[in-house]
Amino acid sequence: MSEEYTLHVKEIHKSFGKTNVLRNVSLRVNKGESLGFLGPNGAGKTTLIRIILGLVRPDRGSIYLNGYSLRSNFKQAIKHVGAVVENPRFYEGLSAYKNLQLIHNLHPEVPVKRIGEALEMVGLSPRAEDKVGTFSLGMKQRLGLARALFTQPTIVFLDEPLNGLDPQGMMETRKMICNLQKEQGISFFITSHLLSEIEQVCDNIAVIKEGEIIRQGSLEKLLERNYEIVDVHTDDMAQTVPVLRQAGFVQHITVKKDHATVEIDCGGSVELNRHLVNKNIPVRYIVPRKTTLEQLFVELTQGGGETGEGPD
Ligand SMILES: Nc1ncnc2c1ncn2[C@@H]1O[C@H](COP(=O)(O)OP(=O)(O)OP(=O)(O)O)[C@@H](O)[C@H]1O
Repeated sequence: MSEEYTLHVKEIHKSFGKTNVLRNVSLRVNKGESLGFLGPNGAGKTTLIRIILGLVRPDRGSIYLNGYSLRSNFKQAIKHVGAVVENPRFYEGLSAYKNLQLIHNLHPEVPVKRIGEALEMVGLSPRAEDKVGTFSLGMKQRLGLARALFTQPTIVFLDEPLNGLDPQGMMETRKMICNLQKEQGISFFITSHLLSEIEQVCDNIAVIKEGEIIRQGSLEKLLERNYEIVDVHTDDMAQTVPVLRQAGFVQHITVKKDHATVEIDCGGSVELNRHLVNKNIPVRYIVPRKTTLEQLFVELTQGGGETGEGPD
């Protein structure tokens, strides 16, 4: 048993023919935490999700959901698991409520009032009686989430939940995920190519490349650096750049039209400012840059340098 985790994936291997699609994949999701599962196209994300949902058999390894083994106790393991696949489908001629009633028919053990609760959780109560055919893509995504929430899941799998949504729809979905996580303690397992959105929703990330997990951990820790990147803006960049290049504590410099992006030791911006002022450089401002998940992802999956052509 792996009681302490909502999801525990242990040493999963999977091949299709001669192609090794997943190699020794292990992952953990704690109660109420959310995991951003990232990887380039074809890395094995969907295959792993399908294995976790019991749709594909792994060659080796085990999956535990809420402490129950998927292999030896499938019914219990899958009981409190929800999933929304890309572009969920519904009976367009039926209302939102009626669509969920069909799900209730499959799960008669769940009280019928859960239909109303699930619609409420995703903000669709006012449209419960409207035909799904009249819904926007964002509303259909929300209805997909309501369907996933129907069985009172402890974990919900979202495969590209933001695909096709406009900025407003993305913001609403993000808010909803955060609220469900905070207020209901539901864990989310999310794949998305929109890394800035993942960054705002997930506590932890796992990065998969060519079927292997190459990094896993808290987002905060993974984005920690033992150096700082700052943008230096001055009134005279032509004079500034050689001074920066000669400063021993500047590790890397990328020059742009109106500023230079420099890599310095942590806390080195005071020294940098003093150095420039001593050289009579009219400093306008020095702005610290946060490492983004996008930069980290590119570094990990493409093996690129820390700054490459510059972080812009
Ligand atoms: N049923 C299958 N039979 C043969 N090969 C498969 C099968 N399913 C997936 N694959 C292969 O496994 C690899 C991983 O595919 P998968 O769909 O899991 O990747 P992914 O990370 O989800 O990609 P994407 O981000 O593009 O959706 C790919 O090379 C794919 O062609």
